[in-house]
Amino acid sequence: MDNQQFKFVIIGGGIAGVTCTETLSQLLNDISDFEDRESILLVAGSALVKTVTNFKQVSRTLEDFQIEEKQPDWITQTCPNVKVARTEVVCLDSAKHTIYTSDDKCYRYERLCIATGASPKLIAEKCPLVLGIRDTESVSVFQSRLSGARRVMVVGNGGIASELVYEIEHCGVIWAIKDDSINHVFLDESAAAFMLTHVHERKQNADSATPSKRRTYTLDKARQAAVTRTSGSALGPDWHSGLEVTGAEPAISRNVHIESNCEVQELLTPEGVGSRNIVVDRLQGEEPQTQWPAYVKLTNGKCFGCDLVVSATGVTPNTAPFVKSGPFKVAEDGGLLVDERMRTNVVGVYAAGDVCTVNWPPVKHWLQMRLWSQARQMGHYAAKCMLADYQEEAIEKDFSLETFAHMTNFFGFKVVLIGRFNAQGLGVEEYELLLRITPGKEYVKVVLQDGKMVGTVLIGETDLEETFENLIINEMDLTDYKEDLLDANVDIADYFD
Ligand SMILES: Cc1cc2nc3c(=O)[nH]c(=O)nc-3n(C[C@H](O)[C@H](O)[C@H](O)COP(=O)(O)OP(=O)(O)OC[C@H]3O[C@@H](n4cnc5c(N)ncnc54)[C@H](O)[C@@H]3O)c2cc1C
Ligand SMILES: NC(=O)C1=CN([C@@H]2O[C@H](COP(=O)(O)OP(=O)(O)OC[C@H]3O[C@@H](n4cnc5c(N)ncnc54)[C@H](OP(=O)(O)O)[C@@H]3O)[C@@H](O)[C@H]2O)C=CC1
Repeated sequence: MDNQQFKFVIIGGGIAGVTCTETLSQLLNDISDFEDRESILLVAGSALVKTVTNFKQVSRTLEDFQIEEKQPDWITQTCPNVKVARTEVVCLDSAKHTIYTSDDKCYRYERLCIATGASPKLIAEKCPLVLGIRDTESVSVFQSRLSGARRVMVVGNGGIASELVYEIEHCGVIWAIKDDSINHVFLDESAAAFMLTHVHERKQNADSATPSKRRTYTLDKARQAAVTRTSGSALGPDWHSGLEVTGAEPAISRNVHIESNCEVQELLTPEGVGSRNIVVDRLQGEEPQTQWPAYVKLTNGKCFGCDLVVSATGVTPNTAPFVKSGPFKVAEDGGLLVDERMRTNVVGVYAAGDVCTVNWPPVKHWLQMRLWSQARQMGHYAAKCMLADYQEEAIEKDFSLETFAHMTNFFGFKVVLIGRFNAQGLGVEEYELLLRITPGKEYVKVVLQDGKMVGTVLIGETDLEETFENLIINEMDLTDYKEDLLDANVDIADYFD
């Protein structure tokens, strides 16, 4: 068995792993007396790797970039001090500082960064009618199954479910959510109420929409068929743009039915429904005798038929090869716990992106969410930490990890979330909310704690993100300005200039 040695090994060809690799490569190049520059190995289990292009800092914390998928060897061209192993890590011997791969090779490392991402956490594993969405392959399967479907059940109330429900056309959609209101992961009840009518509206034509500042995702369709052993890297922003997300009912433009406060109790076959005399609920206009390949019994007592179920119910970090062979501390959500220098509890092993869970003292304006931007920021910071530890130097935490900032799009609206946008971690007595809502146009929410802004939700073209971001970061006392803060007649940017 080969036993090559590298100073730095990074596992994972997603945005966290690739950013970590590129940053390390750059940092080593910048050190004129570094004796062994050719000492970075990227182990990429997927056929394609992700890279960030056209990166722009929109404001102090909001970023704008595009994502491209490339062949792993591309990185050796742009970063000549990097070697790439296109294989999957199956085991780690932390005592020997060695990883073992599926092609019977092993590699020794001095510092290792695990950036293996996460996989969909499905409501039912191994059920062919239940699909998850993560990578290009899973999207292809979903598209082809949807093309023959009359009705799909979408389960989950976060990012993927919200995007899918808005995108699916020519197919009935039943959206089963655990909560009172839609998109609970990102929006509170008032913001969800603002969005609700737009769930049922016809999707805006992407071509006619205002050009958006948000980051975009470029999918090389010619490479979609690439075969991978491990699941590929997670899709990213605008993954659905340009993709056909249409079912088999041309007569239906949009038909979304929401079932709230429920979970899936049981998945049933037509035979199961018949033999147990289960009463099947019908949607308006549905023929009494309609037969479905699957039936879903919900905890609210209702039972609906559908052609397929999309389980958009969150992710589980990909830690299996490591936790089975090393004494890793793992968080409740399954992520590898990392300290403020992105170190796991195992000597010489770091983690970044979706695979890790931060174990930091609370940061006033920041919280972890498994997002593209945080995967990039953590990959970048992990590289700096690995090198700083190697050189026994101190390092400051990245500014980007001090203030949460997310720019996305839901139900046709630009959505900007900054700081503790939903007062996360604050007791009900501890904060005050200011709201300005113009139905169909904009929704502005400010979270104040002790007179200072600690978070904001901005929906629509509000143009307030930069000003509010500054007010959050600068921790300005706004007690005397509260009345004017959301007054549409006050030019707030000018006010605080
Ligand atoms: C459908 C969808 C839409 C999304 N939309 C958005 C959005 O709009 N905005 C946003 O901010 N975020 C979005 N996200 C989340 C975002 O894509 C992820 O948070 C981010 O991509 C995580 O990056 P990562 O590098 O940590 O993990 P991943 O992208 O999952 O990459 C992990 C890599 O590790 C490899 N790997 C795994 N195990 C091994 C192994 N044993 N050996 C070798 N390699 C291995 C995998 O093949 C993969 O290439 C979306 C996610 C999905 C699924
Ligand atoms: N525009 C964006 O920013 C997007 C971001 N993403 C990211 O991609 C990742 C995957 O997305 P997604 O799968 O939507 O994950 P999310 O974490 O966004 O949402 C998962 C949702 O499923 C719910 N849920 C969990 N288990 C069950 C269950 N057994 N039955 C019913 N509901 C359940 C969760 O509720 P609870 O929270 O109560 O557990 C939550 O509402 C996330 O990290 C997400 O942030 C994805 C798409 C778009």
